[in-house]
Amino acid sequence: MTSETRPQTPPKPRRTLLATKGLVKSFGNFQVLRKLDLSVREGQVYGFLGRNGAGKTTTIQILMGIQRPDHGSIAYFGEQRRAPRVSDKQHIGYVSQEQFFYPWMSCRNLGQFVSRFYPNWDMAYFARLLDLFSLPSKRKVVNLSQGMRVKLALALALAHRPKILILDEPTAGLDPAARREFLDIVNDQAERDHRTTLFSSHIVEEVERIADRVGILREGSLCFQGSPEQLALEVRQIVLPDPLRPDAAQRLKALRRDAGHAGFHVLHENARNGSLVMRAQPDQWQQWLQGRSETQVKLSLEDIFLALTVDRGLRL
Ligand SMILES: Nc1ncnc2c1ncn2[C@@H]1O[C@H](COP(=O)(O)OP(=O)(O)OP(=O)(O)O)[C@@H](O)[C@H]1O
Repeated sequence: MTSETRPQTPPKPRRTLLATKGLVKSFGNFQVLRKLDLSVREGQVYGFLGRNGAGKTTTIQILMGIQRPDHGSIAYFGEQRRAPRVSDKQHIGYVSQEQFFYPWMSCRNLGQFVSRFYPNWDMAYFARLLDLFSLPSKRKVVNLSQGMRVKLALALALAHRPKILILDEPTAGLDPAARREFLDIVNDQAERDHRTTLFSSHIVEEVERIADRVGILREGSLCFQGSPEQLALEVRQIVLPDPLRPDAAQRLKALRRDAGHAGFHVLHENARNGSLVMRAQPDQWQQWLQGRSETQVKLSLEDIFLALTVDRGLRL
């Protein structure tokens, strides 16, 4: 049998390593998470996007067992739980938003200290990571810059070869060069070691650089979860053919009405340039666009993120 006649085996579906179901969390009367369903599959770099205060850290702290959800459950490596067990956490590498280390320890001492918590800790690998990240192993934490501390946190999170790496806005406080360097390291890790990564950020450009799956958090649940390509097929901007004609406002209104009838969700309207940003399934778009004279404008991931998460006053 030649390779052409050999029956093709379908690609193996990727295992879901982490999934939340119906997570609810309130602080007093303020409900931060409202039935959050999120899933991260093996080998993916998942960009967890949300505006300031959307609930990213709360979600990650629940995943790490630092906070308890009011309702809902989490599946760690296929096992349903209310909170992670120590054995689950031993397979998770976690870098929090802020790093708290004993300042008097050197990088190497800190590695020795943390190693006791992880049966899979690989000291030779940790030494290699320090080298790779240009961290002097004998330098004390107190004498490290912010960028070096974040890289040290990443080395500590990786040295036990976790099944999943969870990064909570790790680049906050880094200058553009340090941020770029950090993202490149995360990207290399993901590519070389197929490291599954959940990466939270409110900076769309960061997520765009490294994520192959995106979850967008709005009002306590995900308003989108899928690939950036799928997102660009769902959310598009259309512009009237001649937006400066005096009847543009009526035509825009008619367009909006048509779109509403066709089941589209209008996210933004800009009367100044005669455009609408709308959301629909790709096949709805295909049908709707047939024979129409409006032009489509490709939106950046940042524009799409803003259209989905900001209600009014934005000019897209
Ligand atoms: N312990 C707490 N008590 C009361 N409110 C809290 C507590 N922790 C978080 N919140 C509130 O919950 C909301 C979500 O906070 P969270 O830190 O999860 O958001 P975030 O998406 O990570 O934001 P950022 O991008 O600014 O870090 C915010 O309004 C925050 O003030």
